[in-house]
Amino acid sequence: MATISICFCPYALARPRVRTPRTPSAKKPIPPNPNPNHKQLSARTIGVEATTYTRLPPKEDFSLPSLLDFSSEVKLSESRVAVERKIEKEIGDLSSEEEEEEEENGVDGKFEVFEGNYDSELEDEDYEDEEIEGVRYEAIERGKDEFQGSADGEVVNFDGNEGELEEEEVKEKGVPAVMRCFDRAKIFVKAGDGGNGVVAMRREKFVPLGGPSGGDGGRGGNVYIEVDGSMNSLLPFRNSVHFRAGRGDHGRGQSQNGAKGEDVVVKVAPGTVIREAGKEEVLLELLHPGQRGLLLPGGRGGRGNASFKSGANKVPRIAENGAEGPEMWLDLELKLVADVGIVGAPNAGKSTLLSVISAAQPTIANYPFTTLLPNLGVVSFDYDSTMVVADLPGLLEGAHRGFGLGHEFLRHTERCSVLIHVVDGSGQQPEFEYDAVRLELELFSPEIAEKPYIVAFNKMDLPDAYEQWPSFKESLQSRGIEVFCMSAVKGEGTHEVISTAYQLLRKSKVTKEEFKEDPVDLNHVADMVHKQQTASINEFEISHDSGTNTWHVVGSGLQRFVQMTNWRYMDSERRFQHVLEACGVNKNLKKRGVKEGDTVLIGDMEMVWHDSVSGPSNLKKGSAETTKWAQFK
Ligand SMILES: Nc1nc2c(ncn2[C@@H]2O[C@H](COP(=O)(O)OP(=O)(O)OP(=O)(O)O)[C@@H](O)[C@H]2O)c(=O)[nH]1
Ligand SMILES: [Mg+2]
Repeated sequence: MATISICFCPYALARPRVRTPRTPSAKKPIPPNPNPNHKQLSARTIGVEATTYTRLPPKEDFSLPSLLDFSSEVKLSESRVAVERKIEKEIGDLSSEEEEEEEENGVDGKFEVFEGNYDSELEDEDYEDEEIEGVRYEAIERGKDEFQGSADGEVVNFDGNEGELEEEEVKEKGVPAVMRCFDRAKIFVKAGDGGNGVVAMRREKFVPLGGPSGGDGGRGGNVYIEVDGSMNSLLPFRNSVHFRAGRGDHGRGQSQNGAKGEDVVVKVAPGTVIREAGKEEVLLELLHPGQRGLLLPGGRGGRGNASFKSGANKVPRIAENGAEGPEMWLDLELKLVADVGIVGAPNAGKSTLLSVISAAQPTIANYPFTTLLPNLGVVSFDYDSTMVVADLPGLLEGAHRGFGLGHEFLRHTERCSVLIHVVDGSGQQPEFEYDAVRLELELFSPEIAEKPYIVAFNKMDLPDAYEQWPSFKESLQSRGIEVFCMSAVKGEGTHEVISTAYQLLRKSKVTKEEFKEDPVDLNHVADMVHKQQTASINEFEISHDSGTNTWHVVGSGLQRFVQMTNWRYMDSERRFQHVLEACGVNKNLKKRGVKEGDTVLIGDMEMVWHDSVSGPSNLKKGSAETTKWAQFK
C-alpha cells in the first residue's frame, strides 16, 4: 500500500530664508546677484506690512558675511519648524509616537468539539482504513502551530509582511511628516477569516442515533470604505494603519452556526483616490460624502459535519476551516474636492482672502509659508448657492524642482474648476511674481494651467500697490487676462473677485454636466475578490522544477480548498484525496511524469507523491470513491 505524506511549509514570504527687517529704518539694500539671469529677490519692506517671496535666494547668498550679519535674519527652516510645531499642536496627539500595533483580532477559539454517540456499526463500515485507486498523499505534521489554528481558533500573524513593507518605505526627505501625511497614507486592510465548522453528534435522551449536529462557522467581517464629509485630510491614518475586520465565530454543537465577524469601516476624506500599494492602477475614487463601497468581503465560514451528511455518509466526521479573509496594502492619495483654488506666491494674502470670504480661520502672518497645509472654506452667496474654496501653500519660482512647499499640494487644484491667482501688489515686481507662479502651474500640469482663472491684485491699501496697479492692469489686460484689484485685509474688492469666480464656476459646471459619467460602482474590488474566491477548483496550472523534482500546482480554488481542509478530522484526508482525483490533479501530474518521491506543492501544503500499488479491488464500501462528498464551494 502506498504511503501518503503531506507536510506544511510556511509561506514566505533648510533651506534658509532671509527675512528683511520690518522697520523702514532697518531697510538694507539687497545684494546684487552675480548671476545675470537671476532676478532680484522681491524681498522688501513696506511699512510693517508684507514681503512677498517669489524665489528663494541662491545658496551661496547665505554664506555671504554681509548677509549673515543681518540681525533680523530668519531662516526658513526655523520658521518652518515653528509653524510645524504649531500645527502639530493643533492636531493634538498627532506628534505623539507611532501607535502600537492593534491587538490581533483572533478569537480565543475555545469551542467544544462534540464527538461520539454514533452508531458503532456505521463506524465500522464507514471508517475502515480504505484505499483509493491510484495515488495517495500522506500527512506529516510539520509544526504544531499550523494545526493549532484549525482546532483552537486561528491567530493570524501578519507581522512579517507588515514589517517588510514598512521597512521598504522610503521617507521623503525635507518634507515634515505632518505634511507628508496630510494627503497620502498607506494602510493595511484585512477582511475577517471565516469561523471553523465543527464535528458534533446529537446526544439526547430518547433520540437514538441523533446524527451529526456540528454547526457551520460564521462568515468573517467585511471591510467597507466610506466617504466622511467631515474629514479633509488623511492625517488620521498616521496613527491607525491597520484595519482588520472581525473573525467569524466557530460553529458549535446542536447545529449552532457561528456568528458573523464584525465589519470594519475605513473612513476617508472626499476626494480620496485608492490604489493597491505600489501599483499605478486606480481602484477607487471617492468623491462624494456618504459614498460607501464594499472593499473586501469576509471569508466564508467552514462547514460543520451536519452539512456533510448524505445518504451514503450519514455520520460524517469532517468539518472545514473557515476561509481566510483577503488582505491588501493600499495607497491612499487625497486630492481635495474644492470648486475654487487660491494660488499665488508666499505671503501674497491668500489665507487673508479665504478668511474674509468664508468662515474659515486660516493662520495669517507676515512671513512666507504660513500656510503649510491646504485650508478649506465654504463661501455662501444665497441659501442654495455655495462653493468650496481651497487656500493652498505659496508657490515659489522653481517649485517644480522642489523649492518651497506649494508644489507638494498643487495636485489639490486638479479637482478645482476655477483658480484665483492672488498677486501681492506691494511687491517689487508684481508682474514677475505673477509670471513665475503661472509658469510653475504650467510646469506642474498643463491641465491645471488650462483651468479658467482670475487674477486678484492684492494689498491695494498700501501705497506701493496703489502705484503699481495701473501698469499691472494694463499689462495683463493687453495679454487678455481678467484682473481685479482688492484689499483682502479691508475686505474691499473681494466681493467682485469671488462673484466672478462663482460665475466661472457655474459656467464650467454646465459644461461638465453635459459630459456626465455613469454612476461609479464602488463594489468592484469586492466583486473581483469574490470572483477569485469562488474560482472553480478545476482551474489550476502545474509547473515543474526539474532541478528539485518539485511540482507546483497553482489555482486559487484548489489553494482555498487546501486551506479550508481541517486535518484534525479523520474524513478530511479521504475527501482531500477524492477531490484531487476528481478535479484531475492526479491525472495531470501522472501525465506530466511525476515520479515516486517527488514533492507536490499546493498553496501552503507540501506533499510527497507515492505511486499507489493498490488496485480497484482494494476499494471498500464507504471509501472515498463511493462516498458522495458535499461539493466544495
Ligand atoms: N496691507 C495689507 N496687508 C495684507 C493684505 N492681505 C494680506 N496682508 C498681509 O500679508 C501677510 C500675509 O498674508 P497671508 O494671508 O498669510 O498670506 P498667504 O498668501 O496666505 O501666505 P502663505 O500662507 O505664507 O503663502 C499678512 O501679514 C497679512 O496681514 C492686504 O490686503 N493689505
Ligand atoms: Mg496662507
